[in-house]
Amino acid sequence: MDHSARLSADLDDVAGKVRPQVRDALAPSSGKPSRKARHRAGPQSRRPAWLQVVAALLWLPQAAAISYAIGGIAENGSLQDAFLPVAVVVVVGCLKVLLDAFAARLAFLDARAILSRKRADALQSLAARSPLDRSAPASGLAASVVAEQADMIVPYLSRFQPARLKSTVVPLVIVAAVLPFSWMAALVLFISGPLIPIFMALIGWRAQAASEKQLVRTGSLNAFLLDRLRGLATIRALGAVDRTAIRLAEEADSLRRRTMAVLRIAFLSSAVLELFAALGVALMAVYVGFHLLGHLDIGAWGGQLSLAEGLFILLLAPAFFEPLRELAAVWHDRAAGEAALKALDELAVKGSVLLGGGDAAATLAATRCPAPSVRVEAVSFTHAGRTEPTLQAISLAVAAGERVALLGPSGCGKSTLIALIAGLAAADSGRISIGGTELTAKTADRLRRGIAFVGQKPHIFAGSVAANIGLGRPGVDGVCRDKAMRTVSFEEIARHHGPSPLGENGVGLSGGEVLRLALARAAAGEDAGLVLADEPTAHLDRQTAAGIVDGLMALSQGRTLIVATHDPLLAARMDRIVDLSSLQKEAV
Ligand SMILES: Nc1ncnc2c1ncn2[C@@H]1O[C@H](COP(=O)(O)OP(=O)(O)OP(=O)(O)O)[C@@H](O)[C@H]1O
Repeated sequence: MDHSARLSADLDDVAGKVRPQVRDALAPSSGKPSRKARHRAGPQSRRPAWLQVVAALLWLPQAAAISYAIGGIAENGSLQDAFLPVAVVVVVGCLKVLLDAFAARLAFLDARAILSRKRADALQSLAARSPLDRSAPASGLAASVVAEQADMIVPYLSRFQPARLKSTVVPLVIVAAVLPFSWMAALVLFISGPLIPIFMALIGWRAQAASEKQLVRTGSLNAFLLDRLRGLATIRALGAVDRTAIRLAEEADSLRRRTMAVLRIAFLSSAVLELFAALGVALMAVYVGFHLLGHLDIGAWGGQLSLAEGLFILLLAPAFFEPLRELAAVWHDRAAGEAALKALDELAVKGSVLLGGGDAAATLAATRCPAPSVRVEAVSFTHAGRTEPTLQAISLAVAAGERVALLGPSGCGKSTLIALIAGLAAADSGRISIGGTELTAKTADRLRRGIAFVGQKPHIFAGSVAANIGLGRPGVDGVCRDKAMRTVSFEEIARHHGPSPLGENGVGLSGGEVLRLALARAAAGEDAGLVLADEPTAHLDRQTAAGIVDGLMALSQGRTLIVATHDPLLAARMDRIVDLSSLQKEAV
């Protein structure tokens, strides 16, 4: 199997650099999330949510002041007594607005901090994933979850969670405030209130399922699109454009249908809520109205409600339903937010990981070890999802500065062994040592700094030749790049291309030129005393292959070289040829 492209040095270097950068860039820079929030997304939103509850409850003194004022005016016919209540309404109203705005801002900042942390976790886990891990999520899906869907957790945490708390606490407090005046009014609220959450929950379960399906669809559409864009040349060459376009249209249509289903459910839940809220307020108005008119003498603990009391109850009725309406308005945030949280948590799941933690400090602290020896002792490895081991008790000793060709039939595990030596996955058993240092999770970052990797299909980033050689590595300056290009005879090609940028995936370079660029990349890493190459001459014509072999020989001057190959001409230039299949047999 050809996974050499995935094992390229570029990827290794980039992964090493990206991990700490991602960690630094995405970790919340200020306003550290609380201890609880580091474990779960939910509890973080509690403090601002409680502040919003308090702000909502400030309506009670306002309503009391308004009813008192109107009751007083109706009774005495004078505006004199109304000044104080009006002042209370204004002051409390200002306080309410300020508190509400402050709490909303706090909730938003907390939610952003959680989003940053979740994103960083997911990206760190993606960056740490071994290139050998077949279960790693598709790039399009991962990009869609991290860049797009993840944002949905902000409204979920900053709007839905406070709204849910409000809808639990505020109605209960209002019922308790109404009860001393009229048990009937409290009963009406008490009965009509729970009907709303019950219907909302019934609808909400369907909304969440629909939203999860929609997220999966969005992710797979992105993955599909990215994959087909990458393979556009193949699709064109094989005349599969129409079929692909039809498939894309089908996928897009399916996404449209699922989005409409989510919207339908969201609208339905709002309609249900509005209906019950309107019925509840109307019922209350009918009761209070008839009671004040003396047509309905029950429900006030044997007495008669005054105008102020009746007004107070009437003013509280809409406030009773308000948090529930607010909850309905943000209801679809819940479905999308929970689905996004789940998707982010799934990305953060550790699969098969690279050895080492991408420790930038350790990487930078690497000391140049020219031409280290390599010892592989009784190494066994079974790929995830396979039952048969790919490597079984393999032992191999490569002396310092030696050049070794690994030969063997396709599928015998040459690329896998190279990947294990590069620390791109951990061996199941056995030991690998480089320059006398055992390759472990602790030493891998440092050791990898001393390894250059040339894959079969190196990844070329869109950008200049210089940027593609340097890959942003500290210490790789112009002088170093020129020297590297001279070593592998890339200067002519670089001159020919000039400063104009290369296209994505090396568009603008021939297959042989891409490989030469990869050799230059490897040569630019001056700390790298060990060169690992995976079938560098595969698919090349004789003349180009001979050029690459020359480049490889020049690159490996004063370094140790292990190359997996089927090419007898390349193998013949090495100091020693090792047949991996015979090593496997010996071990058995
Ligand atoms: N990431 C992977 N997940 C599961 N199985 C894998 C993976 N990579 C390789 N394999 C399997 O492991 C075996 C060895 O593959 P490997 O690529 O190491 O062989 P190879 O000798 O380099 O082959 P080739 O010369 O064709 O490149 C094959 O059977 C392959 O199908």
